[in-house]
Amino acid sequence: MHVTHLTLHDFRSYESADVALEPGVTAFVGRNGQGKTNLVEAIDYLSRLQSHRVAADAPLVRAGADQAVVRAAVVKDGRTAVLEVEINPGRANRARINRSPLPRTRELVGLVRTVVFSPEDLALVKGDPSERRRFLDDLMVLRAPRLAGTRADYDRVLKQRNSLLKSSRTGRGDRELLLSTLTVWDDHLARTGSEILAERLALTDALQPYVGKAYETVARGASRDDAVIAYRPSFDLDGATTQPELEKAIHAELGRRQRDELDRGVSLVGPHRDDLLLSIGAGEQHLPVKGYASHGESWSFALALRLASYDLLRADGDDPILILDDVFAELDTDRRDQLAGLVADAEQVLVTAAVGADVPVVLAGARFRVGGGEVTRDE
Ligand SMILES: Nc1ncnc2c1ncn2[C@@H]1O[C@H](COP(=O)(O)OP(=O)(O)OP(=O)(O)O)[C@@H](O)[C@H]1O
Repeated sequence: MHVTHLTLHDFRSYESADVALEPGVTAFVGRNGQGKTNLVEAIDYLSRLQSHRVAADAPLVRAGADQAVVRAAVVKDGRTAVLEVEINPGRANRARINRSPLPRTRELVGLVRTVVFSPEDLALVKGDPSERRRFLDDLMVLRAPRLAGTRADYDRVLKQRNSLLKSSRTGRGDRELLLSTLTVWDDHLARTGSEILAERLALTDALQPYVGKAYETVARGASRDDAVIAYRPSFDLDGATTQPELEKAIHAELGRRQRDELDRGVSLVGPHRDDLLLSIGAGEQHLPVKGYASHGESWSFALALRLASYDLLRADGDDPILILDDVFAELDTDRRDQLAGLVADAEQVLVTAAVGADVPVVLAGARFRVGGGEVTRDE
C-alpha cells in the first residue's frame, strides 16, 4: 500500500499542509524542529490511532486550536480510499472513509499499516516491559484490527477492577458486595485477558524466525539463532496456549492471588503484568539484552524487531508503509547501509533526516524540504 496525498489541518505545528506523495522512497529533509516528524507521525496516527511519540491526543492538536484533522488518500491493490480522522482531545474522535462517517472511530485501525523505525526504538530493548507489551499489541492489532476492541475492553476492565480493589483497602463498604462485584470483574478480566494472551503467544511464535533472520542481517557476524524472543507471562501457564485454556488459567490464578490483590489494592494477574524477553548469544549461552548487551547490539535488536514486524506484515500479503524517522543519524555507517539496503524495495518508504547527506544513497527518491511551516518538493 502507499499514500498518494496527505492533508493536515491544525495537526502539531501545521495550520495546514498538503503533500502529494508517490510510491518508492520519499525523504523529508530540514533543520531540527521544523516539522518533519510531524508529517510522518500523522500517517502513523491514521494507522493505529496512536502516536509513536505521545500517549495522549492533546499534543497532536496545534497549540491554540481545538481540533486536528489528518486525511490521506491510500492506494491498496490498485484501489484508492480517502481516510480521515478528526482528533478532538477530551471528546470523541471521528473517522471517515471516502467522506462517509464510520460508526466507530477504531474501525479505521489497520486500514493503513505502518512500521515506524525511530530513535525511541531503543526503549523497546532497554525500557520497561510496558514498551514491549505495546510493541506486541500494536502489531497484533495491525494484523487483526478487531483486537483493537479487545485491547480497549481489557484496559477498561483493568481500570474498573483496580479502582474496586483500591476502594476495598479503605475497609469501608459492604464486604460481601465487594467480593461479588469482584467476581464479575474477574470474569471480564479472564475473558478479555485470555484473548490478548493467546494472541500474544501466537504472535511471539510467528515473529521469532523473522527476528532471528533480521538480527543476522543487521548484526555483523551474527547467526539467525543468536537473537531469541520469549513471552514471559506473570504466572506459570502450565502449558495453556488456547484462549479457553488461558481463561481457565487466569481464573485459577485470580483465585490464588485474591488476598494479595485485596491487600495491595491492584490487579496482579493478567497480560498487563507480562513481558517479552529478548536475549542474544551463541549456542546454548543466551543472555538478556537488557543489562548485558552493548549499545550496538541493543540497536541491532531494536532494528531486528521492527524489520521482523515489517516482514511478518508483508508475509500476511500487504506491504506496510515504512517510516524511518530520524534513524540514520543514530546508526553507524554499516548498520545504516544494511538497513537502507533491506528497505529500499518496499512499496513506500518515508524518511526524515536533518541533513540530506544522512539519507543513504540507495534510498534516492523524491525529496521534500521542510522548514518555516512549509513542505516544498525539491525539483
Ligand atoms: N501541538 C503543537 N502545536 C504547535 N507546535 C507544535 C505542537 N507539537 C509540536 N510542535 C512543534 O513542532 C516542532 C517539532 O516538529 P518535529 O518533531 O516534526 O520536528 P523535526 O523536524 O522532526 O525535528 P528533529 O529533526 O529535531 O526531529 C517543534 O518546534 C514543536 O514545538
